[in-house]
Amino acid sequence: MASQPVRSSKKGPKPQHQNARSLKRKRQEEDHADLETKVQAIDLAAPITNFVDLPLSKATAAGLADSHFKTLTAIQQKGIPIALKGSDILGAAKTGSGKTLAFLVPVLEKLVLKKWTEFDGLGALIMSPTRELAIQIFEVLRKIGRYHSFSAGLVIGGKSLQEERERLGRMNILVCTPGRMLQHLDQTAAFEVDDLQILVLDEADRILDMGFQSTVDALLDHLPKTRQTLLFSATQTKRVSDLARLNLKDPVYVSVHEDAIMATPDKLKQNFVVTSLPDKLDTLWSFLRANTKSKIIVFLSSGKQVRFVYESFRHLQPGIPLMHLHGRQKQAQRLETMHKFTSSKNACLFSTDVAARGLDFPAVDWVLQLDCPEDAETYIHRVGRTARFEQEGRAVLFLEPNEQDAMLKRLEQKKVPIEEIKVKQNKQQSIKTQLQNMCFKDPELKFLGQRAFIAYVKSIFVQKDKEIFNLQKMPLEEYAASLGLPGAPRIKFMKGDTAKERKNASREQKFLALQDQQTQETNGKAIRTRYDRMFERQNQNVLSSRYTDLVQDGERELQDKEEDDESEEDFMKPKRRLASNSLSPEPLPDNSLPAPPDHRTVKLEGGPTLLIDSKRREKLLKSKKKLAKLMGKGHKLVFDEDGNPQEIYKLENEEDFKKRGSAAQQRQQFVEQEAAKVKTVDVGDKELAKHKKQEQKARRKAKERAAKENQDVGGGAVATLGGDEELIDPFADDYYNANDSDGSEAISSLDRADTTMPKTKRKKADTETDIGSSNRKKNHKTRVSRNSVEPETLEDLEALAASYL
Ligand SMILES: Nc1ncnc2c1ncn2[C@@H]1O[C@H](COP(=O)(O)OP(=O)(O)OP(=O)(O)O)[C@@H](O)[C@H]1O
Repeated sequence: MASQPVRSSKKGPKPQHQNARSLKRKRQEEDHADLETKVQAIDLAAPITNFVDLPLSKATAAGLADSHFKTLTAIQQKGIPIALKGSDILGAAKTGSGKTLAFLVPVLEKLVLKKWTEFDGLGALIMSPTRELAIQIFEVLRKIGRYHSFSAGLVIGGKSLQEERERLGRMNILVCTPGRMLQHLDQTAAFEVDDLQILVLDEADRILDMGFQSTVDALLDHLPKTRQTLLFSATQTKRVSDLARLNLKDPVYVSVHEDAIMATPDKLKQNFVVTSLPDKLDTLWSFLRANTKSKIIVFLSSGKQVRFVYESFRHLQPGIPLMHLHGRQKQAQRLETMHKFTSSKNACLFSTDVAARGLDFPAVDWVLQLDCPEDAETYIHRVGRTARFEQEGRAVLFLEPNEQDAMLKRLEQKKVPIEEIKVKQNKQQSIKTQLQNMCFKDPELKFLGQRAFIAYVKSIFVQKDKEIFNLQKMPLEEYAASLGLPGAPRIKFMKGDTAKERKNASREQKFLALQDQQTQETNGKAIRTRYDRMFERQNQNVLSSRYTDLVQDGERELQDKEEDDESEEDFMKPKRRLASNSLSPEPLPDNSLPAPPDHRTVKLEGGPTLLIDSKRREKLLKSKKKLAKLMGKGHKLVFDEDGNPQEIYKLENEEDFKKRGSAAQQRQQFVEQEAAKVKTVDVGDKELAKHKKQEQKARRKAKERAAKENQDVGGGAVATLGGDEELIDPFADDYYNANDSDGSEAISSLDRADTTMPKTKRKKADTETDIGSSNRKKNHKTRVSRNSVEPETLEDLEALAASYL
């Protein structure tokens, strides 16, 4: 790019202060000219390793030094000099290798070289595919740009358009997400971008892919064609069609790891584990239980799955702090989660691909991909959240048996080294039953589970790579059961192409489509509900306010609950009615609506009045649990000997209490009195226990005598194995112990059965055991006596068997 000519002032004598000012300006201009010369003189063949050796403005150099950046990483060494010279760049380097500085330094320097001032408007635009990444880029920019006088801003949504609009005109550098930026370009009249000097696309391949296509194209239309453009990504696009869209001029392809034997960081250890869909959560659970002192990111394919796994695991408490992040959370919550996870030493973050690219969380130990990524590129970005900037890290990909072959093939093609590991079966814990119980008890969780299931099925359905993702082969019924659901929710599929288009449509498109739909509705084509028709017929003055309340309450709650819903929610959604519509927590005012003919109201004891307008609601009211929630809190009473209720605590008059002495004295007295009582009672108890013991002893002796007499009469079963005269008593405890694990299993299960039996049954079992044990003794003796007549022939054995009968 041509740089502006350096202006110099050649005028007559001036007052002193003006002299000082012009001297300063002169110095600045000299510095500037010097910088320009140095930049032009950069020898691209001689790599620069330290930032101090780069021809940079004093402000940038000071910002880098203050942020402790001293040596350049490989992509910075190659990319920054070329960018400083003004070329367009396609930058590619592995994840965590310092691409952010590779474009931020040239951005600042570009404006310096262009003598940009705070009054010159927008000079640089940096685009990121996600808000989180934009925030992170902005933070790095603030650090290294702290000595510059440029103004910089974030345009990512989450704030009111008006608020952003007011500040936009004053910004020199903007970090933005495409959708929001386009909104401003379309709607903010005073926003000028005609002088833009440099455009950066971080995660360029993502920004240029189909999801953002129309938005980015519209956005590029607003920007001037003569500008410098830098594209960076770990999985850089080289598609000519993409580059043509950007009007690049002789772009330089800067790739530092192109010849590397792998596309992922060297210190990243990568494994995959083959686990069937219904066992995934068990495996994840077992993993978390075994790694509670680690920092882990778990990637799932949709926000609904993230919510379900987060909520259900939170109930189960794996012993590691849990967090969750997905695109439909409120901005403040997303930011809070990011900061919390950044500063955590050990925590597990469940996330969608919103955290897959660019985010630089420090010291992440593990990246788990519970759901298979849509392609190898996404895999590379996800695992790149660990092993950043020469650190070590580990990644595990969970693969369904039918995803395994195709996915491994894709990874191999992209130079991703990955090895199989097996789950240790003895360490595997199952949470299926707990999930089933939880979903049974908690309809909210069940609902989340249903939506998670649907979202998962949908995510598989819309995938482009059908060799990896084959819905027909997925064990969906078992998967639904593993989430704790009583059955797989029914799903209605749309035609394939439409579904794909929907998936790839940008949010803005979806938003516009929604607006269109709403406009159509307001044009009289709205679908009328049963209630609409009913209220049209009825006395509207009376009913409408209540109806509006109900509908608004419902909508409000729906908005809160379904923050993470996508606009295509109706695509596959389980039917569910919000409780708030059926049970209003507010009591109805006295002058409220008279109920429609078949409606009743019920006044709850100590609680609100409820409108019962359908059979389903009537049924709901029969649920004690739900009613208990709505009714006023109970009051605890105790009943005296006459059966009259009394307050559980009655406070006596303080003066009367004090008359009896200090609190400490009274406590002492009370303790002594009670101790004396215990002593007296104890004597009686001991007498009683002694008496019982004597009785038991007498009974036992009588039994033993009877048993001895029986033995003399003979009888009982004896079996001899082989010639070793080994006696086996099927009742003897050591029979089980001496045998294999099945035997011990039998014992422990018997023990368990015994302890879980109701009291009466247990008593019976005890007596049975007693009988058994007396038999055992009996049999043992008999065996000894029979030993002498041990059967030697078949006839003997038959005779013996007959004697048992
Ligand atoms: N020259 C440097 N010296 C020291 N640390 C650096 C340097 N450059 C970058 N880093 C650090 O390396 C980490 C990764 O940098 P960065 O986020 O820019 O990577 P990236 O290549 O953009 O990764 P991704 O592809 O995931 O977006 C950051 O923590 C950053 O502070």
